[in-house]
Amino acid sequence: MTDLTITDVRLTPILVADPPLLNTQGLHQPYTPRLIIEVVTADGITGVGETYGDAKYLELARPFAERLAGRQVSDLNGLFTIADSVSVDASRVDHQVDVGGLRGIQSADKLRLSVVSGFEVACLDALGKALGLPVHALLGGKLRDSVEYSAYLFYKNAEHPPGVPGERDDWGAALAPAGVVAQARLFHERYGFESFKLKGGCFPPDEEIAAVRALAEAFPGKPLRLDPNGAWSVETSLRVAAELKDVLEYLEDPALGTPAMAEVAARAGVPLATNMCVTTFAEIPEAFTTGAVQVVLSDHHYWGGLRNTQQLAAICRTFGVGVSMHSNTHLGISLAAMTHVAATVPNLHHACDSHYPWQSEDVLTERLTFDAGHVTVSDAPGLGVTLDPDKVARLHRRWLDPAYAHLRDRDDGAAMRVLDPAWVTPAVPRW
Ligand SMILES: O=C([O-])C(=O)C[C@H](O)[C@@H](O)C(=O)[O-]
Ligand SMILES: [Mg+2]
Repeated sequence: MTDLTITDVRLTPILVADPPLLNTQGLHQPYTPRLIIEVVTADGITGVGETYGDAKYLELARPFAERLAGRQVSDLNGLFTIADSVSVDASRVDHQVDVGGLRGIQSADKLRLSVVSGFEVACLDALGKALGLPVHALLGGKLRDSVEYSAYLFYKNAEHPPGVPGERDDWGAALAPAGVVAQARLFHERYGFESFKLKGGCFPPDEEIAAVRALAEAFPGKPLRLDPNGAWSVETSLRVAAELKDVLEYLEDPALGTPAMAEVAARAGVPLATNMCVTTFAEIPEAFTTGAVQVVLSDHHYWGGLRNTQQLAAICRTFGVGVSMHSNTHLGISLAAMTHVAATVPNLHHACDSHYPWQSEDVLTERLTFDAGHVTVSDAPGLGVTLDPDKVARLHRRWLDPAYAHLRDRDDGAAMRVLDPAWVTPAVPRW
């Protein structure tokens, strides 16, 4: 009989290369923090998980890990009990939109759930390996053999600011419609993506409308999305919707907050998606009863794991609200986890977001691949990925290096101020 007792938990914070991508708050840092979680059983089976790596998550993950030892990897419900026992420092909770991540307001519960998710994935990976079952089987079984992802287009500088150490990339700059279309073509050529999302909120709306129009011309009939992360007023959102409704699959978080989204949704004539106003179960009733959103972008990291993602999808189904998937910067462990859970969600009718193509570094022995924009659902035991200890160690050494210590917390505004010392995170609505 397999012994599922957890005997060791390893937490390894790392810094991962990230290109100079723009969003409404600023610029991506050259390196972004992630946390790699390893859960080891009495039989020597190791399960891996991944989540945010900023200090506010590490300070919860450490006591969480201590409380995990001696429990069973199969005790997934118990993870939430442990989370409730970990106290969140009041200074970490400001109920403001995060300075790096743009995934709604920061609450104590969301911080806890973001930590639970990494441990849940690690436990599922270990459990799957112990039982010889893929993670999707532990979630009830896959409904599809592959999961479709969309190209996640960003306005982008060619390089990180002068004097800032960072990895070079071969994507080039994208600061106007021609650059955005060139980037989309590269995404299509390299990965076969057939649907395209542009991260907006960076330039005046007319410029972003022009970029989406150019995409529509270059990729006729392909699903397009625009996501300004709540940077627009209701009036601006309605104007953009009127200009683009013939080509948009959905408009993502045009305005900030459920009441503003509800006002836009009532008159936009195009579905609204969100990963900002519905980010917790508590935010669902107001958003769904006011018709504020038509598609919820789930994200197992901050919803509290793969099983909570399934619960979210079931609630969306009940209310006739669509579901798809949001992504922040992540590595292959999370892409594998996203793919397993996405494979089990019946009402997944939109391609999922993933930052993975932007990440030139990973901690796996073998990168996951996109084929015609799809990731194959692995049937190997657990997640079906293998951690490369040398890669983990290298990225951890970077995290330990005092020269990079200022990057241990993601802060897109701070990264932008290196380029433009006068930069302040724009007040919302920005336009
Ligand atoms: O869909 C979204 O809102 C995001 O993916 C938020 C991210 O933080 C993205 O804007 C980024 O990484 O700059
Ligand atoms: Mg979004």
